[in-house]
Amino acid sequence: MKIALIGYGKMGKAIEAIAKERGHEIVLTIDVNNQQDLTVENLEKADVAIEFTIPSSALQNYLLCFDSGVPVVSGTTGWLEKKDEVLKAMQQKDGTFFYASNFSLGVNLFFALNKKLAELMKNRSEYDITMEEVHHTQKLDAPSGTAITLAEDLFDIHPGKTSWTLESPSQAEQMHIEAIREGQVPGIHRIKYESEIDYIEIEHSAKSRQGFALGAVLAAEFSAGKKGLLSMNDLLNL
Ligand SMILES: NC(=O)C1=CN([C@@H]2O[C@H](COP(=O)(O)OP(=O)(O)OC[C@H]3O[C@@H](n4cnc5c(N)ncnc54)[C@H](O)[C@@H]3O)[C@@H](O)[C@H]2O)C=CC1
Ligand SMILES: O=C(O)C1=N[C@H](C(=O)O)C[C@H](O)C1
Repeated sequence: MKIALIGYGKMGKAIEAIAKERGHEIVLTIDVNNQQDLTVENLEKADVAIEFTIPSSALQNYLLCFDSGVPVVSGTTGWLEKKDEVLKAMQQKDGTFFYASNFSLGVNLFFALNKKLAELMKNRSEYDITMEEVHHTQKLDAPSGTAITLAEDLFDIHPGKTSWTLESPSQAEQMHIEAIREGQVPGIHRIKYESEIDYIEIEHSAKSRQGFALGAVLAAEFSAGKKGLLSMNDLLNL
């Protein structure tokens, strides 16, 4: 495939390496130093765009991709308050948008484990639930997009929690998320159910960005010839 990279930071570089290993061609690389090159004309040279930038840039990048008719695979987090605007634009332009807060197979298995544990624990009110996420010190958003996905999936199943907070919970229905920023940590997520008697904890820890990058490239390959909103559930059939 011909790939346009929008965002050439830690993830853009990791994705470039895996894409080339899998025989793909990078036809456009965009970052803040050459944003003027991000045009519909240039995007049309690509079969797919892979976008990993910052929360404040994602929307404009998606809109340009929809205008170009090029499928966009994005992992950028921290923009979900604009989700309705993104989906409306995608529908109006008959676009293709593959979004995942986390592209790694391991985390998507962890998403499934989180839902199964929430089902097991939904009537065990003696256990309180907390979450922790740990990332490198360059991360701009908190909590992580992965943590928000885990929390929202849990709220859909477990009646005891309905919202999350980074602060100390003021109500029993609030779930505390501890967002820790430390060194160069690629990404750790923990969910703990604790009672007076014991606690049960599940954890996913990324050893590098390889899992995220491989998942994004597989998502790009999967998106070819498809329309609409796509997710890791479509790719992995979990
Ligand atoms: N969904 C997933 O599996 C994963 C998602 N992420 C998310 O991806 C995003 C990027 O992560 P990293 O690559 O680690 O960050 P990074 O800071 O290393 O790279 C982001 C790059 O985007 C560039 N950028 C900013 N605005 C831009 C614009 N308008 N057009 C083009 N480039 C622009 C920055 O200059 C920077 O080089 C974050 O939101 C992070 O949460 C990160 C890892 C995995
Ligand atoms: O910023 C990161 O690095 C990561 N961000 C994503 C998130 O916000 O969930 C995915 C992964 O945890 C790494």
